Amino acid sequence: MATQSIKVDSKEFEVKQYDFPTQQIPRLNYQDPKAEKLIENGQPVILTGSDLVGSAYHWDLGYLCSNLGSGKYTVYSSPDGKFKYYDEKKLPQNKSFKPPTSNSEMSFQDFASKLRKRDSKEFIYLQQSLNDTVGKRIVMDFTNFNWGWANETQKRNRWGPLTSNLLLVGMEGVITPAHYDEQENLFAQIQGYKRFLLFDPNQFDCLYPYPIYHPHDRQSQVDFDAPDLKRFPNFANAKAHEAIVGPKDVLYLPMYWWHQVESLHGHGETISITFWYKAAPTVKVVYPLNDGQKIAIMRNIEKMIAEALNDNDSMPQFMKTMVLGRYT
Ligand SMILES: CCC[C@@H](CC(=O)O)C(=O)C(=O)O
Ligand SMILES: [Zn+2]
Repeated sequence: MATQSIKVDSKEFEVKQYDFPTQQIPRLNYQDPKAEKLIENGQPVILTGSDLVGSAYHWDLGYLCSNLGSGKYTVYSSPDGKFKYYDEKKLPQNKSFKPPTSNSEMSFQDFASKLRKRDSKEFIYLQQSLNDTVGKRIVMDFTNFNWGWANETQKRNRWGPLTSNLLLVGMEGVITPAHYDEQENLFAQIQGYKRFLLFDPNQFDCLYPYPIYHPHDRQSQVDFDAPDLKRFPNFANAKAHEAIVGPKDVLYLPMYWWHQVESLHGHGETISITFWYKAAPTVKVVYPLNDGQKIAIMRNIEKMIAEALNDNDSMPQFMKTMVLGRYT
């Protein structure tokens, strides 16, 4: 895999090189009206100066070991460093599916000692919602997040409720492959550096998500390291937005925007916290529909057809019959 070195604020980063062109995601102060406008328009932006998780800037492995308590945390393990999400609820209807990662529950202390061993045979990635088993100093840090700004941003953009804060602690080199989420995300970086590759929702036809009933629903079928352009020809036209997200940065990651996230080598493990919000309710449908709305419509139609057929194996032929030669 070819790599390229990029410089950000006098820091050097080695990043994997892909064939698609990339443009930079803007970096703006969080109080800049241009930043607020980008968020309002559902465009990604890196916000500086918000101190959204300022009370957690001192979180490192040692501090978390001493203060996260003895609760169990979900730690994923992957042989190749890729952590493609899969929905366990869809396993029963996909008997032949082989999960690409395994996961286990362990104390943060056990996770940290595994990390320190740097057993390079496996990559590990802790992904856990912050819950009430954490120690009181973590609770205090959490309480002291910049909720005033977060709540104001949520209100100004008419987002729905905050659904979860996920704590992410990743080994250098872990990768979350390209996928989209159905929630708005304020992604706060505490330690280490993550390279984000984002794709506009209008690139849906370049990224070929798995069928809706598949455990990898919302994930791209394209292997960025070895794209199969016979099966996925339009991937050749993909265009990315790129950013290196470092400590104290907050990336606004709009709903339906595809993203691949790489924890970069040479800067230690990465610690991040997500703030996921339900979408703003559609008060009045305005035409032409935006790309996110079209994705929502496609998902609803796929769900309806899968339900009506009640036989996922007959879905591919049904969809071909409906589209090939008629809408192609
Ligand atoms: C489980 C969430 C992983 C995260 C990407 C990353 O930091 O590796 C992401 O996809 C998101 O925040 O939406
Ligand atoms: Zn995501």
